[in-house]
Amino acid sequence: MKLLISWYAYQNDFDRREGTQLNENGPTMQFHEYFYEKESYDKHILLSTAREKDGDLAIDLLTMSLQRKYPERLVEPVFMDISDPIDIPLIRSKVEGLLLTYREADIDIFFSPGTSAMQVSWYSCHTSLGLKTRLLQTRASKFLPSKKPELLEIQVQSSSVPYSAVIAEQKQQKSPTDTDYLVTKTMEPLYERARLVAQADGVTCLLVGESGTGKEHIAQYIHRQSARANRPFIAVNCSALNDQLLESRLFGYVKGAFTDAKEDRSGYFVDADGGTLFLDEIGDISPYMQQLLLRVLQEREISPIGTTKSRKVNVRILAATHRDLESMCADGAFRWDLFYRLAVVEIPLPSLQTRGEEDKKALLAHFLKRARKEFRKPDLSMSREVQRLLLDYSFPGNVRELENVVTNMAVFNDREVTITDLPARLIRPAESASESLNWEVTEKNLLIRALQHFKGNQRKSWQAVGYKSLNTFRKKLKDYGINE
Ligand SMILES: Nc1ncnc2c1ncn2[C@@H]1O[C@H](COP(=O)(O)OP(=O)(O)OP(=O)(O)O)[C@@H](O)[C@H]1O
Repeated sequence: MKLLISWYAYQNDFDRREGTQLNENGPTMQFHEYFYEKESYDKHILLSTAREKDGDLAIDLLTMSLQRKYPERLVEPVFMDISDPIDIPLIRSKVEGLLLTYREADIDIFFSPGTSAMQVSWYSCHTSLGLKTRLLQTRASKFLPSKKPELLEIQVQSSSVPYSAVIAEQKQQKSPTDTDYLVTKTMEPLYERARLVAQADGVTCLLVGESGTGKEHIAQYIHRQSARANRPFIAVNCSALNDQLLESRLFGYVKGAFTDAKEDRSGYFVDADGGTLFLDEIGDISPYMQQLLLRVLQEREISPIGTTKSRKVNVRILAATHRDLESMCADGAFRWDLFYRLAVVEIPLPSLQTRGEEDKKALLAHFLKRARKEFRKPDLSMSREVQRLLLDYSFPGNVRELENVVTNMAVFNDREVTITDLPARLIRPAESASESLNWEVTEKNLLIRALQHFKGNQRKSWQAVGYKSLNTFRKKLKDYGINE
């Protein structure tokens, strides 16, 4: 996964002379216009400190404008609970936690927006965490004869802080080892089912469950238990790519197939030949992609883009989704024929909350043991209160969230972790949980915040939000049931 992370530019992304208006020539919009597509990002995480009195209208406005202009791009606004934008230790601790949750990804940090304390924090994370980060800045178009902005990577030496080495080593252990699979009592039947699937070579399987329940984990387990274990396992997040990118990544292309196709490139189906291809978030693919995948599943052959020549592939497909594909089929949003091909066998994964306290306890102990070893912190432990609090916490992000909580503990503590060492969102979940919003929620929030900001003045709110007409704005209010 390739990520772009940046703060929004409080001054330069907006014109704040009359309320908050978007500046199309601001650094964030310009980055998207000139560099985003070229760099093939899977997602842009846009950070804000939500310090405006009435919530952060600005980040909603910016997110919505990006989503409207580039509907295929994934832009996720993330609110960081930072009360003082020049407090370097505070900012560093927050962004460090965020970067560590994406430690497997290639992370480009757009360095230019943000306060100097934010830039210092980026620099220090880049040099000490040992993650695959790049610091990027732009040179504004007005300084260049081409009148187009330029993207520059900031070259810095990595530091030799000891724990950066620990994390770098941890990153190399990409594929899980046998000791990474914790099979609790509740999960035994599920692993047994997965083992049977593994033995039935070539059978397609659909893994269904909420995000973070372990769908990819089980997919890797199936692969490792199967006769294909020595061949590649390739995972693709289908929801992060638009049709064009997904098609070219899956099927490859020949030179000249489109403007940027400078040479032949094989796709994942060929790269995974003899192995397993894991298609995550399969419920999010378009009808066009559904039709292409159906053909591969039926014919077991693919054609790279730009040629009619096809070649046979021997790949086991495992797919996963958090959606209810059957009702999507009933609604006409997903093809029944593809559903039946994918769900030859189905494995449902339970949410962590429904797995009960014993499983949570076992997972906590498992991840703690692993963290002690990986981070070389043999005395790391948690107090009784911390354990109780974690057992009572609902973990909406399932196993992944629990794992991240333990990693977070291991990064910041050497010995017993007490309540005050825990991230605030665990203690006050509702208040400071970072929001990941979908399009409708973003749009609705933006409308509400605009109205609050302009004290109910619809004309000013409409202008700030940027719909074509006041009528469209009013219709949206009606659609979302927003009452003045
Ligand atoms: N039984 C388990 N033992 C050890 N680790 C586990 C187990 N189940 C899940 N995990 C860990 O939990 C994290 C989340 O799992 P995974 O990525 O497989 O979830 P997912 O359902 O595919 O999530 P998403 O839908 O968001 O892609 C991973 O780091 C995985 O290694």
